[in-house]
Amino acid sequence: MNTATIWRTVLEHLEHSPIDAVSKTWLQDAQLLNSPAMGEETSTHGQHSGLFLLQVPNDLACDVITKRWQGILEQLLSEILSQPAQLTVISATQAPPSRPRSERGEREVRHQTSAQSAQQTYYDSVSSHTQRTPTQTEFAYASRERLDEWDNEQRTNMLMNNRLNQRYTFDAFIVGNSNRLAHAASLAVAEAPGESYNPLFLYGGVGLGKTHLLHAIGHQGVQTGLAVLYVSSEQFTNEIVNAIRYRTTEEFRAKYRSVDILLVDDIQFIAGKESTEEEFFHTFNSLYEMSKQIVICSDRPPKAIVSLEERLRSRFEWGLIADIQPPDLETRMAILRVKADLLHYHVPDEIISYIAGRVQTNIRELEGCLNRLMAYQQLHRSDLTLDVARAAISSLGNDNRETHLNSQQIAEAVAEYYHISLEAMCGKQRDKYIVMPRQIAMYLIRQETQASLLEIGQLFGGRDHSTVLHACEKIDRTLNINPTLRREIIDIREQLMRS
Ligand SMILES: Nc1ncnc2c1ncn2[C@@H]1O[C@H](COP(=O)(O)OP(=O)(O)OP(=O)(O)O)[C@@H](O)[C@H]1O
Repeated sequence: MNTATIWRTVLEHLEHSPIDAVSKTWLQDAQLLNSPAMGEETSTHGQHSGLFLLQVPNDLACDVITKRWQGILEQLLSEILSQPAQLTVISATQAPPSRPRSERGEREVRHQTSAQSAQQTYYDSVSSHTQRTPTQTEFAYASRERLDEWDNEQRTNMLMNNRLNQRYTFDAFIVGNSNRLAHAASLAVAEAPGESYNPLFLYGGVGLGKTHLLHAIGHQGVQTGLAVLYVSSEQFTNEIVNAIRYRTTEEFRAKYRSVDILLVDDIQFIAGKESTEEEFFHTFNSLYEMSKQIVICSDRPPKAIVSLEERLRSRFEWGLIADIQPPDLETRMAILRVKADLLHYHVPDEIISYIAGRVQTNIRELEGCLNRLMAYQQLHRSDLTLDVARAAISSLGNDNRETHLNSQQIAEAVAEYYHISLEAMCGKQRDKYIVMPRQIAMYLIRQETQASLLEIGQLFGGRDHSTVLHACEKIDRTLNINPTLRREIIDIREQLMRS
């Protein structure tokens, strides 16, 4: 059997293996050669030496095939040839080998290029594969032995200890305009890791659901049998510090490069930590090159993470960046309702609405209020009334911000944002540059206050309730398809929260 036939047979066997699409293409383009060190292809008895070279298209293919497939390929070769086989994977982009004369009739003529000295260097480098200076990509990988160890032992432990919060699922996540994009992107990533948005970068303020979405992606990955690793950047930093200290960077790399989905929380904290950034850079590259999914969370967009290395920042921007903004009143009420139901705690609508009106920017705090209310009510054994809710929340002192926005404040903020006069916005003028801000103001008032359609109409020149309803619905629809409008509304809301 010549090498071309042997390789075809190997590929046929691999047809039945769960092989990823990229590796498959590389293997189909690969070329099996006899190791030149052994001279002719077969001995006089038609026996192979058992030593082969597999030439793959590029350095990356070389790394991945070596790490993932070399063992399997050697096993297949041994079975096909009924003798032990040893394989060295080489990259076609490194100094290419010249083939023994006897083989030159086969597929390859394109690689017969090197001068003798180059060939010698090449063969030397192949035979001392593990001793030569590693390339950048190779450096980023852990050694094959280490990865195998991980595959066999610690990887299982790591996955078993993967502490994903059971409550943080997609089902328990309430979607509103403020987090719609982040939620949709997370869902897409969970359904097809490594295929849609890679990396996915989620950012937003404190307590707005970033970790919740990370865990939700993780749960789905685990359910489909993938290796998921959730880690805070603090944990990543500690691990790398310890790895350097105890000389266990090989294990560290093996661990991080063996995952299918890497979820990293609070990435902003690695900025300025040189070794951590360096290591994360290599981890990122390795996983990305293997089409493994990376999801990163931060309290700010990549551009705003000062002192983050440029090469990392640009990588964070390769995929999709999705923001999570403070939720509007309706979403806050929906979240409270769901949380109360989960606690089997019956809370009347007016109290839900009261709490949602007081805590506007942090869902963790919103949940905290609900818990406080429950504890307070149980302690005082009282009925759940609005007065009790007021007392519960103010008695615990954490919420003395009378944050109720009123219609007037919102109208003023919108007029100011669009540089138009409040009078014009509330008047009869029908110019486009006035009509749009007016509709936005109506929408925001409807979202953030208890004002009725009629009251809003009165504020805007005595318009009737159907006009207000139409405006609110129009803005609601447009928000989902117009990112500029979405951004503008978020800006206005942020200004209102700040003032
Ligand atoms: N849209 C949502 N639906 C339901 N619960 C939510 C939603 N957003 C946030 N939460 C809840 O709010 C709490 C805080 O969320 P989470 O820890 O994910 O916030 P975070 O953005 O990661 O905050 P931090 O920046 O402090 O890490 C969690 O209990 C989470 O379940």
